[in-house]
Amino acid sequence: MSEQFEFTLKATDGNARLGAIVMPRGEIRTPAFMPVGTAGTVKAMYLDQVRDLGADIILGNTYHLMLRPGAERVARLGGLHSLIRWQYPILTDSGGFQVMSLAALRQIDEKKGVTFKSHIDGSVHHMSPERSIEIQGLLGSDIQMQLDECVRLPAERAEIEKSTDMSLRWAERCRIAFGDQPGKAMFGIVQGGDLPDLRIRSARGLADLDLKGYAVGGLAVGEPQEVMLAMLETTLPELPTTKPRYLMGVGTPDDILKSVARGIDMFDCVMPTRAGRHGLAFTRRGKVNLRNARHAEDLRPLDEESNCPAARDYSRAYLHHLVRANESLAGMLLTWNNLHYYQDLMQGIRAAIAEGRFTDFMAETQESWARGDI
Ligand SMILES: CNc1nc2cc3c(=O)[nH]c(N)nc3c(CC[C@H]3O[C@@H](OC)[C@H](OC)[C@@H]3OC)c2[nH]1
Repeated sequence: MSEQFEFTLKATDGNARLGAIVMPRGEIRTPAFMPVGTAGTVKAMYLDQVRDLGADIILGNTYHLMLRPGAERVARLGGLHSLIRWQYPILTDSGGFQVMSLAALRQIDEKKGVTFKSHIDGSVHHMSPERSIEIQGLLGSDIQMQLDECVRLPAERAEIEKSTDMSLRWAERCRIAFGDQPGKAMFGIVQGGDLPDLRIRSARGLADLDLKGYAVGGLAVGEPQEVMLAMLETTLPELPTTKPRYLMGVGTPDDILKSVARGIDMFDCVMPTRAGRHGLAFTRRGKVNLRNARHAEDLRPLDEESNCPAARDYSRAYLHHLVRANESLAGMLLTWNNLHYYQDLMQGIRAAIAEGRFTDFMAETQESWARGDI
């Protein structure tokens, strides 16, 4: 394995960027969509399929994996890559976000970090910035995220400021704990809520740490899309153009297009996988809710022109039946369709930027959704 982590900017089209991250375990073509593999699996998919759809990297979730099967156990079993049989890069979140959204009894102390009770068995856990980096190392993660606090919006300025400054100090502690691991990376996470001056303070503070990559956090937590986009326009100019930018938890296809247009390189979202398990299909002509009775006798496939068998070879009538019957195959086929749609969109975005026609691509894609489900 080579000892490198190298981001190359290959082309720009306005603020949209075409790039690649070369790591020992493989290359990540950007803009990239990273399927969420929370508990060591991209739900309802075989990882060979996920790879075949064009995913260069998947996500693992520190919070879930530290609780079950346990970080030390994963290390004893040879690390996450060999356990789940994914040989390419894995990015793991630090766990802070899930602690705040899933765990019971949560306390935050700047020195000690977060103390919480497992939502699985009620056991008490402590996660400091240093422990989060240690856990991500035990998992074998290639791109590790700093421990941070993601403030839920709306929030008072004082709360956002206190939390943002603490996350900045935690970034420094994570950088020290991560040390120098050639071929791996630790990303900082910009916070600052919906306050431009705090976003700038956070981004500049992280840029001073000269990290290998920067995530924009604290967004996609229920704020309107225009607030999210405004925070990108405030934050991104403060980050180095030579490092990848990762917008956490985003998003819908429309979110992704508009965020690429503002300079984001990496995305993760449960949308395609979670929606697939709930009967929702993403297509070139917009979203199709297969639970709806109007599909009961519609023999058309989701998209006769798609090269994904789940979109091309199965009738909506059959998908509707599977969804209504709550059959496992419903989630399998619709997750397959949705991840194919997302990776196909990313491939289209990358090609459009390479050819200097991203604005047209974005408009054409949005128009095709608007035509709706004929
Ligand atoms: C949905 N909206 C959304 N906004 C977010 C903001 C933050 C943030 O400020 N800090 C951190 N640390 N994480 C965030 C996250 C979680 C992403 C993870 O959540 C997991 O998906 C559910 C996945 O874990 C495999 C992913 O890993 C990076 C966010 N998600």
